[in-house]
Amino acid sequence: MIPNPLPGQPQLHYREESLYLEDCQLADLAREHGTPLYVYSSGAMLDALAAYQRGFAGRRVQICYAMKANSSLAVLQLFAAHGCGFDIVSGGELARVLAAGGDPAKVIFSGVGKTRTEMRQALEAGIGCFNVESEAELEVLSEVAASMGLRAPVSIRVNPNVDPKTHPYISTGLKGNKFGIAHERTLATYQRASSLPGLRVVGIDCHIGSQITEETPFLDALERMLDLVAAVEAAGIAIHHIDFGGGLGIDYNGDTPPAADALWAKLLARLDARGYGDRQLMIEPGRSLVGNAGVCLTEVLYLKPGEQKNFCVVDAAMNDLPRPAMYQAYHAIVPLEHVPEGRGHAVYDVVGPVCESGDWLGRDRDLAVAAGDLLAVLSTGAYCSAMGSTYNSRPRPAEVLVSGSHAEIIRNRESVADLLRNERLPATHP
Ligand SMILES: Cc1ncc(COP(=O)(O)O)c(C=O)c1O
Ligand SMILES: N[C@@H](CCCC[NH3+])C(=O)O
Repeated sequence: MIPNPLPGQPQLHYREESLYLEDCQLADLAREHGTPLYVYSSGAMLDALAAYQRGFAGRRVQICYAMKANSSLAVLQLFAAHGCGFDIVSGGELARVLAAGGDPAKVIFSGVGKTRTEMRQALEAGIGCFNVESEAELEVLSEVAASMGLRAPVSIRVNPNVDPKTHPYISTGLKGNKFGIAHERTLATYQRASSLPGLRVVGIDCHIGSQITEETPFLDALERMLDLVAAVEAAGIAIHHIDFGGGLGIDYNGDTPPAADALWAKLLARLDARGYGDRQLMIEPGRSLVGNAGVCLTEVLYLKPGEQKNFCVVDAAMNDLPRPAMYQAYHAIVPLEHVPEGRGHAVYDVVGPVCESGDWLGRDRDLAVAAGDLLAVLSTGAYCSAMGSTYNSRPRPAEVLVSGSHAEIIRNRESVADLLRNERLPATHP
């Protein structure tokens, strides 16, 4: 029996045995636009944002949406219109923010491998802050900014060596991770930054990982970061803003992360207790703003019973939705429409058409399906379409944004001609 409302996704529910996102019937959208199809709920995104805004009521805070989670222009436009800035990690993401009408002054630039070109583009655009991740990067950024007659605003991203207790691929704040500056090197790095001609120190930053479902790692990282703020300021370098990064998890499969407002009430109480409550704050949430706002719709192509396994072959694959293949991630899979009485159940691996054994969307799922049925893969608003590729020369799916009963295409389905557009056969054929 499928629970109603479905776990994790507040705007998703069955009405007369047909699945709706807000007031839009998903089977209709799948038939109109084809599958695979991503559908996002603007209401769910705004509700998730509102939980953060409640948590920070009365504080000086800039919410910078970590757009790597879902960088559709329409999603960026929605968050920009509700006051968000953006956490970017590439020149491509900067271009998207500008195309979506985002305010460059509210942009922070993270990432361990910013190129000189990207630094120049970001300085030209007038972004709010570079979150610098190494001493070598500091030197290069100073050189680039000075050559433009500018001083780049910088935060140092510190690595607090806190275990976020998440998947190892998405843990970023441990000593063995490539991110940030070891907290023992933080003071020396700030001293170097404040001596460089092309830099202006404005803040401190930390991000310990993603899909974090406990509050302790956030509290530990906060304490460590505040120790560093105290040490850096004692050395005469002012820290104007404190950036706590992102990382709050969502409910994929009965996960119980703290609610954003409850978590922030706790973190802010600690901040107050240590005398930093009136600082300018920044946060960089990604997944918790969009993950449970999206579904990926797919059609069952074939059922393939086997001796050891039954396979349900669908038309979405690891290139469209890579999280299961990459992290063995769980996404619930449910039917879009009423299942006829008497149809048999079986346990299936739900797999895509890509030629890899790792191409699966769900394992050991109890389903009553037939070829031609439509299914929804849930909690796919974050790091799904955004991590998609065209592997096996599969054009990227279309995307739709819904708001109430209004549904609008925000990305056209790519065509095979689109895939061929940037390639050339060499003139000199061997
Ligand atoms: C620097 C930085 N900030 C913010 C985020 C957003 O993380 P999440 O989507 O887990 O909130 C990430 C991704 O983990 C990141 O690398
Ligand atoms: N791509 C990861 C999250 C990465 C976070 C980026 N630092 C996921 O799907 O869970």
